Amino acid sequence: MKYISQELKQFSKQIKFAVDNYKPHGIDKSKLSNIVICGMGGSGIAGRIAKGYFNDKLDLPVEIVNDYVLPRYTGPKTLAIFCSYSGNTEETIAAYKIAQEKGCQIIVITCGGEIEKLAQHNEHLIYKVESGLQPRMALGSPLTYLFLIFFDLLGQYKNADLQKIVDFVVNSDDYVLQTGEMVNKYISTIKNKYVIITDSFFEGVATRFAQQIQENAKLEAFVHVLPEANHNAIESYYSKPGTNFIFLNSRNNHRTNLRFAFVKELLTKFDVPMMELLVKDNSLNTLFHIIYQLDWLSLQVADKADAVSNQIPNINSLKEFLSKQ
Ligand SMILES: O=P(O)(O)OC[C@H]1O[C@H](O)[C@H](O)[C@@H](O)[C@@H]1O
Repeated sequence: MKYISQELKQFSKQIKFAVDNYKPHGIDKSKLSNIVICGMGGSGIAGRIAKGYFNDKLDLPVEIVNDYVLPRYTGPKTLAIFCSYSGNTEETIAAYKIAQEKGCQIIVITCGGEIEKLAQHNEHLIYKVESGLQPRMALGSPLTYLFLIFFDLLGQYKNADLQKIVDFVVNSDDYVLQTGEMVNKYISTIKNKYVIITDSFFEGVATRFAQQIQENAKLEAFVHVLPEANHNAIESYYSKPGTNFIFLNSRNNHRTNLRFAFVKELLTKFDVPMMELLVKDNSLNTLFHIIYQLDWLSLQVADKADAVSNQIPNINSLKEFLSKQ
């Protein structure tokens, strides 16, 4: 792989870093009425992934904020968690300032920047991440911190489980091999588009993959969540040269399983390239593995598409434009 594969190989190290550096936050869940997780891009996605996993485990509403503003209902009974790798992303900083004004309980996950300075000044809890990577290649630590924060709220201490994931994920060559096979088998054309059909449990994971395809491979990628996408997007499933479909089903719901099966048959009829990801179970282990596997796949696709995966010129020029306004 040409570009950022070395960074991706650090995924297990990033998980370990968070496990080793995590300290219980001491926030009492009974004093909270909601949680918001704020962040953009490769940092913001950690919140969406955690939300899918904890949806049936935590009895508090969780909202993901990928914006400058917080929902009106937020206040002193809100736990507001801010994820920004650089600590300098303007949307996340703006949302942090609002949370501070509204008296929310605040946690920051970052490796530095302005948000760290603000959090230090305001004496908010900071979970530190190791610096030196592009934010989207540093997901391991913020994601792990978020899971630990949530487990902590539930009174469960899962550090040992996460440590096991580190040990397992460490054999990254295995993933290169597996995803290499996937690419050769299913992804024949170079300039293609990706549609990931998923369910609410894996919506964040599917969105992560779509974002990695967009940023690394510079290709179009869309997420269709079932059952909702069966009420609209399904009408666009005809023979489409250049579109690859990927199925990611947690198998949590019998009726949704039937929908996946129907869509699969529909696409087979039109001879559309598709790939069904094997989901062993809904454990933490499986979740982290799928994220890692799909990250590798995005790099393989980037190579096939001849894309320079470590450069993001459009994002950089947008930031430059905004900095002058
Ligand atoms: O994590 P942060 O430093 O806040 O960055 C958030 C996002 O900013 C930019 O747009 C990057 O290109 C994204 O890859 C990144 O995820």
